[in-house]
Amino acid sequence: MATGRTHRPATRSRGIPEATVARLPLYLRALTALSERSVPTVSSEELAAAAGVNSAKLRKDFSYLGSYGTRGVGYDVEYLVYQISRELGLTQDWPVVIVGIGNLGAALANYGGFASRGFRVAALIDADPAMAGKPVAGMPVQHTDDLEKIIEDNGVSIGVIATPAGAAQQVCERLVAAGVTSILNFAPTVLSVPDGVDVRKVDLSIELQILAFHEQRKAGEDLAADDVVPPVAAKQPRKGPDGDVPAVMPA
Ligand SMILES: NC(=O)c1ccc[n+]([C@@H]2O[C@H](COP(=O)([O-])OP(=O)(O)OC[C@H]3O[C@@H](n4cnc5c(N)ncnc54)[C@H](O)[C@@H]3O)[C@@H](O)[C@H]2O)c1
Repeated sequence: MATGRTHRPATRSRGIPEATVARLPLYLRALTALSERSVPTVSSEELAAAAGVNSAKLRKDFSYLGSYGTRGVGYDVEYLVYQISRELGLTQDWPVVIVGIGNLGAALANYGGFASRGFRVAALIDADPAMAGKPVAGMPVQHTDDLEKIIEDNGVSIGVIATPAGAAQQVCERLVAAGVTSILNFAPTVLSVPDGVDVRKVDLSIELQILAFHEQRKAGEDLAADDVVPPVAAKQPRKGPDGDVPAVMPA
């Protein structure tokens, strides 16, 4: 779902293309589900279907990891989980801070999926003095005055920004100056960062707009299909939900 791009070249230093890196979490999610069901091996076709990826692409992706599977047996699920986790850097603990503990920040703080994937929420930070000390997801919110100290004390390299758009660039600059080198940005704004800092952007409204585009296109296809009905029926005005407003205005 993340729609942003990183500010690194398209190929990582170890030769794994960025597009492959972006698919590794999809494989990992599918493999973790298989592992939880104690499935020992999986074919490339099965895994590709579970991850929603084309199987030739999957085989190519796994060749970058040096994983080729065994003919007639498939891939060893546990070993692949380990290999992908190692490649993604998930075999170590990543403390993260969330800045902006409003509706979204609090929801993210309460989301158990970060911790279970090795991302420990080390601190919750907000600029509102009234929030300082208040518990959210079992942790006291800390004030932005202490941001630099929090980053340093916890060895944080990943920051999540959930502030209003107008504050995001300034928050980003403070995070980066304090040593954060990866940012997950939920604020609807483009952040500028120096070289060496990765930014991923999540914007659900962009995803909805893309779905709206497809909905509109499907509606257009339905209308085109309607055009092949007998001419008399086709001449009837299309009624809207309240009876007399055309659902689609004539061009
Ligand atoms: N990416 C998405 O899909 C998505 C979805 C929902 C909301 N958003 C965005 O997330 C952001 C937060 O939304 P919300 O509904 O939680 O808003 P909110 O108003 O409930 O919370 C914002 C919080 O940020 C704090 N804040 C403001 N300036 C700050 C600063 N300089 N430093 C630290 N904290 C600061 C405020 O005190 C407040 O607690 C907005 O930018 C919103 O547009 C994105």
